[in-house]
Amino acid sequence: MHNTPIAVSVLTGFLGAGKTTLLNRLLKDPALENTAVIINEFGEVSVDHMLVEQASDGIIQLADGCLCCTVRGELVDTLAELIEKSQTGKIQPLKRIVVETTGLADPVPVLQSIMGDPVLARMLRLDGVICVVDAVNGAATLSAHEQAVRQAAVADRIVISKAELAEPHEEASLRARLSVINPSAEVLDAGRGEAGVSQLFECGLYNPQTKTADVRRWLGEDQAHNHQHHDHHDHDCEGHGCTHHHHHHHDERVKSISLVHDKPVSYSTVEMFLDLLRSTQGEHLLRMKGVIEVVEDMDRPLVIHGVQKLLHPPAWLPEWPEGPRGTRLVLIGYDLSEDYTRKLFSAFVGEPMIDTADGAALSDNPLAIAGFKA
Ligand SMILES: Nc1nc2c(ncn2[C@@H]2O[C@H](COP(=O)(O)OP(=O)(O)OP(=O)(O)O)[C@@H](O)[C@H]2O)c(=O)[nH]1
Repeated sequence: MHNTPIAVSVLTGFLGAGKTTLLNRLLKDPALENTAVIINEFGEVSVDHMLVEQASDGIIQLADGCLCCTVRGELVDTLAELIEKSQTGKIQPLKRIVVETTGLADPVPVLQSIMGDPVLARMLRLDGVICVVDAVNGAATLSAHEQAVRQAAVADRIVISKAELAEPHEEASLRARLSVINPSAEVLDAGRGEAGVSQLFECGLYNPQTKTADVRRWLGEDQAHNHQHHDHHDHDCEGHGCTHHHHHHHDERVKSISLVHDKPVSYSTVEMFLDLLRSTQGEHLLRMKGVIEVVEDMDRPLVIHGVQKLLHPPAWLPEWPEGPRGTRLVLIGYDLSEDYTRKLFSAFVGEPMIDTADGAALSDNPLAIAGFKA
């Protein structure tokens, strides 16, 4: 039996941001048939209004034909149960699962559940993370809650809700702030009809419909390029009572680092670099994605996708897409040491910076890195 992996989208966003409203609208699109929704409820959050009645197996058929269930134990168990039922014909065959996290949740453990389980990793492919940010309360929420910043930081797409209720300058300054927290995410306005199925889904690397991979889009390189001249505190809020003395403590702890090297590297170099990076900075790595040109197989890119210390089993794309080759990694971190990470990368790819040991010395003794602060 050929099992095409089921696409998984994670829908996150703070309490009341508008996740369920967005999802209800999306589920009306026929393109989302054969989708199951998992609502990741925790005790303190009221049961979602979608769950009007409780079925014995916890799976509810919604009016539009989609399935809905809540996480009763571990998310991994709920995912495994859904896959099993889909494969054995107990429920309709699933093409997609949307996991709606609770507003208070850190999305990183949710991503770990999807990517980290060796069996699930073969059955599922993480399509993308969608984060809803409320235009009215978003800025205050980002300032008050670390989880809200982490939710925006790991997203592939950010959806602004309630923009029609916000002053235009509020939305503009929120957008400027989001582009610093997450320079590579595409930001879409739900009210302007920008947040439809085609914009929010299939943001993964490989699109099974077109059978092509779009590395630039996956890595958000166009977005990041557009934002690179933004200065952290210099967003346009003059004349609106903004003092420029923002206390964006949580924002400042998020960092998106892009590592580029234009020559192929050996597989063992890649392994050692990733091992060291994960063992020293793993706690601080929210998400890592990228492609690598490996000396041993230069016809295909090696795909790297990870969350914290966890790396999705390395995968190869069938061939290089158009455009530049080499290594392109995007790391999103929380309290990640940029200096250390860049030095480690330079040492391994053979471009040691001044006062930095080379890769061989580092693999013997990682503490040999100048300025080591892990
Ligand atoms: N005006 C306006 N209201 C919205 C919009 N999106 C959501 N809302 C309202 O905001 C409230 C919260 O929306 P939900 O979709 O329940 O938010 P949620 O993120 O699922 O909330 P939790 O599950 O509690 O975390 C509801 O009253 C919605 O009707 C929007 O774009 N514009």
